[in-house]
Amino acid sequence: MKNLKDILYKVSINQVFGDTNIAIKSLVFDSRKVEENDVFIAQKGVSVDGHLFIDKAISLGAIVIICEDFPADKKERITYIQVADANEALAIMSSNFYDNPSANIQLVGVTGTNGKTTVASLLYQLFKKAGYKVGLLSTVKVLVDEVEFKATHTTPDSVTINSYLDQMIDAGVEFCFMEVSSHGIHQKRTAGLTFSGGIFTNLSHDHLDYHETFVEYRDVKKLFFDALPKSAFALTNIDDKNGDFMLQNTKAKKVTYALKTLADFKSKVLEKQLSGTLISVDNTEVWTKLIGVFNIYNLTAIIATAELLGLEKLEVLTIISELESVSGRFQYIISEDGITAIVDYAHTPDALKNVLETINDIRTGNEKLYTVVGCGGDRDKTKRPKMAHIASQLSNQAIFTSDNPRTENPQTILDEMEAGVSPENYKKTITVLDRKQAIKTACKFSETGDIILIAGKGHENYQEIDGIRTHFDDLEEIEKCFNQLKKK
Ligand SMILES: CC(=O)N[C@H]1[C@@H](OP(=O)(O)OP(=O)(O)OC[C@H]2O[C@@H](n3ccc(=O)[nH]c3=O)[C@H](O)[C@@H]2O)O[C@H](CO)[C@@H](O)[C@@H]1O[C@H](C)C(=O)N[C@@H](C)C(=O)N[C@H](CCC(=O)O)C(=O)O
Ligand SMILES: Nc1ncnc2c1ncn2[C@@H]1O[C@H](COP(=O)(O)OP(=O)(O)OP(=O)(O)O)[C@@H](O)[C@H]1O
Ligand SMILES: N[C@H](CCC[C@H](N)C(=O)O)C(=O)O
Ligand SMILES: [Mg+2]
Repeated sequence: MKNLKDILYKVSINQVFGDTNIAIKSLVFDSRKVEENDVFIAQKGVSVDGHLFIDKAISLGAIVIICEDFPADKKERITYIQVADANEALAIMSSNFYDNPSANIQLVGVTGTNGKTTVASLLYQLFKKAGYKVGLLSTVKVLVDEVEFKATHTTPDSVTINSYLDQMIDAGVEFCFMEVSSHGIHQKRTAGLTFSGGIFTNLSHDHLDYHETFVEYRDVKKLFFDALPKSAFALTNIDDKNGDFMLQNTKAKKVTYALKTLADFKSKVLEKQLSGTLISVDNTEVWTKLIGVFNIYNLTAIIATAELLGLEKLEVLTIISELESVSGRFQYIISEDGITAIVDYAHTPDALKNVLETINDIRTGNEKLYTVVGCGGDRDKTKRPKMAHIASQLSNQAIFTSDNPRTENPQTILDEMEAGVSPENYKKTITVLDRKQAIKTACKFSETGDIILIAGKGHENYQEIDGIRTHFDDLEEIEKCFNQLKKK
């Protein structure tokens, strides 16, 4: 049990009704999960207003209500606290509840449209190899040093974040790398955390369903850097159009990285192959297993971060060559007949373009490139025609298919994708609604030397149709197809 008064430290409170010097059990923002002696925080959500569940929470045992608007009828023996922003209050209370774990760990946040998981996961790998205990909060998984937990979000809610950080402190973790999504920033999931550093990867089109305009999306990302303390570093990709903008109002130490522009940390691509890339960092040649210029941006961010956190340059450059690509990010297998299949999580126009350009760069002869791709349902619809155009323009054959239609009609999503295909590319596209069949089709079309890109799902091991998730794994599916080819 904790004392409510201690947990309210630094929360911006408008009005209090009732006693604050009381013992409470835990912080809960979902009325369905409330138990005896809990604090219920009413959040104004995207689909429903948490204030509607205040009485339900009390009936289940909540003794404190944190809300933005007081209910008309207040119950006796219940403490009601009116705050300016319930999301922010929840985040600050979560930090207090767990004794501010972020202040006792070197916490680095990674934000940007693409590359967050890659950068955070590679930093985890690098610091592990350097001998430290490390934490990771990512889209793919959560790691408390070597103990793995399932990830539910890219950036979890503030109670979950602080609870993991608390476990990391108990496990002796010194560095934690976390992804900071735009939803996370907007919903104040990371408010009140003490960051040692922030990294900006890049900004391009995504989530224009949630954020109304690109400018709003960009400004939300910037808020993360605005909030960094003076003691932190703010590392930005200065080659990106918005790299400079992100750091405009930060109090943190500004540091830049780039491949093209003059920057504090700079790398150069020397040689590209399917097995890896040769780069030059400060006149030292380094071989990396990672593929694609975009990944060299990620690596440069990692090298800079490691140095900013005190690691020796030589040690960092040695470890770089040992880093493995992250699951579902440019993961490839080659069939016995010499067909290459690449599974990649490219689910934005920019990521898809980068991956296809990378493949086209590495291609040597007349081999054909088949791209299997879909777009998520109940997500940014304006990505659909753009991604279809890119896939058809940059491949020999694009096979449009389903990628988590969620509650939408899968055919409607495909129609919206097809609308983006230019007439000269019509002949290069087909649609196969069922993803399994689409992968099979790509496999049937392919001959020795050809390349199949399966984009959009990466590490995901499910397909969500009509709101129901069933097991589905792109890598497993293509392996099955390759095995069948073997039998023939
Ligand atoms: C769109 C979005 O971000 N939604 C998040 C949001 O839910 P919401 O606002 O829809 O919640 P709501 O259903 O309106 O409910 C409002 C409040 O009432 C409460 N409630 C609701 C019902 C009830 O019976 N009792 C009750 O108390 C809810 O707990 C909530 O506090 O707040 C919830 C609690 O924190 C999140 O779990 C939920 O994430 C949903 C599941 C989600 O899919 N989010 C995705 C879009 C997301 O956040 N993605 C980003 C990554 C994006 C990227 O790729 O960059 C991420 O960080 O994961
Ligand atoms: N620096 C980068 N610039 C552009 N594209 C990238 C970059 N890094 C990775 N990608 C592409 O974006 C895809 C997703 O990468 P990653 O999972 O690292 O991004 P993310 O920002 O974590 O995505 P999410 O928003 O879903 O969490 C990769 O599979 C690759 O195609
Ligand atoms: N973090 C992204 C993941 C998209 C992955 C794609 N497979 C889809 O389901 O749309 C989102 O929630 O928008
Ligand atoms: Mg991610």
